[in-house]
Amino acid sequence: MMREAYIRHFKGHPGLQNGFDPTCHWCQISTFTTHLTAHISIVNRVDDMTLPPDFVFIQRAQPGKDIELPDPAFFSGCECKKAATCKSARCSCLQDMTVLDAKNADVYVYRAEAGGYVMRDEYLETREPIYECHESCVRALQPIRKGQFIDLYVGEILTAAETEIRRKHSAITQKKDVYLFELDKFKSDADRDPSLANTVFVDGEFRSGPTRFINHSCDPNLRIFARVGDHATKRFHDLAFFAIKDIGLEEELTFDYVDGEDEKLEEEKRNPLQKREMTRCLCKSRKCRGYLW
Ligand SMILES: C[S@@+](CC[C@H](N)C(=O)[O-])C[C@H]1O[C@@H](n2cnc3c(N)ncnc32)[C@H](O)[C@@H]1O
Repeated sequence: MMREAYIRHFKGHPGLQNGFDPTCHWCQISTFTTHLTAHISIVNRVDDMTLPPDFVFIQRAQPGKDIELPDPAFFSGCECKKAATCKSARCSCLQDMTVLDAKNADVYVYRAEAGGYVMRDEYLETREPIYECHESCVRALQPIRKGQFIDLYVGEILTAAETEIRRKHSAITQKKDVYLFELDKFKSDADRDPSLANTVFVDGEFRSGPTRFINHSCDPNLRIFARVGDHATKRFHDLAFFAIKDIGLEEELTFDYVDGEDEKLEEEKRNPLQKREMTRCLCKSRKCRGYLW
């Protein structure tokens, strides 16, 4: 199957007039704006399976039913010009963020390194959101350095009501949640902006980018951070993957699916009835908790 699919793609989809097949996963990825600079391959070294045929690669979030994404024309932006000189004390885009370095000085969330910017160690330890008005954050070069930006988790943006309908009708019922992320990082700001109480979800099951295929590890090398580029986008904040370790060539990228909810998992493991229903974790790390959920 895999072999047939890639031969079809690399022979230019014989039979199609322009050679582009919108249902082909390689063709979908080839439309990414980063296709030539950050090439993505799809490789299966285990068996001959292809990706789910109804899955579509997308590069940016897509609004689902009843969702209207903010219009960039109304973004207020800020007065700073460069990421390197953007400091929270002076820039309105970072007004909610406090990043202190070892000397207690107010610093930008990234520091410059040869080859680009990496997130500062002290910030990587937090679960704090990232506010940034610049698109100049780190793009993955290989090998990946600790603190480096990897990619966003994108998908269809859904209302809570639509998410519940999808959960109910899901063919994978309990596992549906693995593809769903609630964009609730700024919910606590709802007293200042009531629209933030009405959180939306990202569903990456059917439409998403390459990060949708990242597996879980109990000792991961990536972590997800909430990220906003304009205060107007808080309700639709990005989910940005950053490396929390140096990652070697060919090393698998992983994140912790139950980051911060380990106690709930341990409690479920203690209940024999619940334990029987749980999914075994195959991460093979020395810190493995034994189960995914
Ligand atoms: C978001 S998908 C990750 C990509 C998936 N491996 C695939 O081929 O589509 C999540 C699913 O991958 C599997 N998975 C990911 N990490 C795992 C792990 N550490 N142990 C066991 N299964 C895992 C589980 O079946 C889980 O429901």
